[in-house]
Order: sequence, then C-alpha cells, then structure tokens
Amino acid sequence: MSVVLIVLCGPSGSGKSTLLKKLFADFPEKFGFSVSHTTRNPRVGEVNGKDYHFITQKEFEREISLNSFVEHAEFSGNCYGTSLRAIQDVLDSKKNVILDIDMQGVLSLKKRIWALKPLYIFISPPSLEILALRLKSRGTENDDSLQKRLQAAKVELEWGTKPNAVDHIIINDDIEKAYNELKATLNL
Ligand SMILES: Nc1ncnc2c1ncn2[C@@H]1O[C@H](COP(=O)(O)OP(=O)(O)OP(=O)(O)O)[C@@H](O)[C@H]1O
Repeated sequence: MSVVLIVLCGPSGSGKSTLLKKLFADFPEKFGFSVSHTTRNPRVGEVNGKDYHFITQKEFEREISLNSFVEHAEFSGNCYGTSLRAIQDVLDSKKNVILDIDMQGVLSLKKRIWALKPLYIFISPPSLEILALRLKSRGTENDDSLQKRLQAAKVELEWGTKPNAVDHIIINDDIEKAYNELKATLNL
C-alpha cells in the first residue's frame, strides 16, 4: 500500500475504534494513530496522550488560535481536534497515519490544501436500530448523549452514502467480515 493518510469516519458507535484496535494489533509496524485533542472527560481505561490528549476548553481555544488543528469539531457539547503535530509525529515514525474523525472533521480536512491525499473510508452500521443497541450496550452514553449521537448518525449516514463523499464504504455487520474488508481496502 502506498497511502500514507487514512481517514476512518462514520457515526459514533459504527465500530471505528473496534476495527482500528484490530488493525493496530495485527500491523503495529505499519500504522500509527494520530492522537486527537478533546475537551471531553476520559472514559474508564482511557490514557491521556494515548487515546486522546485531554485538555480544557481554554487550552482548546488557544490551540485553535495558534492554528494547530487541521480539523476540529464540536460534538455532543465537547470539542475534538486533530493537530498537524499529531499527524507529523506518526509520519516521523515512518508509519501510515490513521485518523478517526466524524463528518464535520472530514469536511474541514477536505477544505485544507492537503499534500497527502487522504483515503477516506466510511464505517457504516447495518441499521440505525442496531447502532442504537450497540451504543446502549457499550454503556458509555446517557439518554441525552445517546439521542444526540443517533440524530447525528442519521445525518452522517445520508452524507457518507452520497456519491463521492468517501472512497470506500464498509458495512459493519459482522466484525470479522468488516475487518477483512478494511484489510482488503488497504491492500493488506
Ligand atoms: N460488528 C459488530 N457487532 C457487534 N458489536 C459491535 C460490532 N462492531 C462494534 N461493536 C460494538 O459496538 C460498540 C461501538 O463500537 P466502537 O466503540 O468501536 O464505535 P466507534 O465508531 O469507535 O464510536 P465512537 O465514534 O463513539 O468512538 C462497541 O461496544 C463495540 O464493541
């Protein structure tokens, strides 16, 4: 594979992190994860600097003013951003960079003049009903954030399935099947 920047997008709960964990476990030498900044609170088990750079709203605003982010977005009341530095760190380690971002992030990224032409892969749930079940059983959402994510998911699904929105769509019905499709897309 010759791609250096891979963008995994798709609704919250569609399975992006699950697929990425498998990919990083199987090909640690090939891929590096660009660690995003966020103002949301860490979930149990999440490590600062590894899963996210957890920062305050004030620090986040400062990074925006310094033009540090290639994309940033607000989601469910929290801010998320991808810094150029985080991408460069992975490239410096001679690995392909993978970004896990939402639709707003993809739209911002596409607006930037971007030397590394990204490969965009959309991870879709089999249905909104199954997405709701998965998000509920993940146990990370309260009623309010679940509803917000499902509302956003509808919009994301409409966008992601439009012609030319992304390069590949993978429907995450069975996780092993979806993972095999992801590997095939990346010529692995
Ligand atoms: N094919 C699948 N079958 C059943 N459950 C799945 C499948 N793929 C993922 N899941 C489960 O669905 C939940 C959501 O997956 P995951 O956290 O990977 O989504 P995500 O797209 O990374 O979400 P977010 O954007 O909110 O981080 C997890 O609990 C995961 O274990």
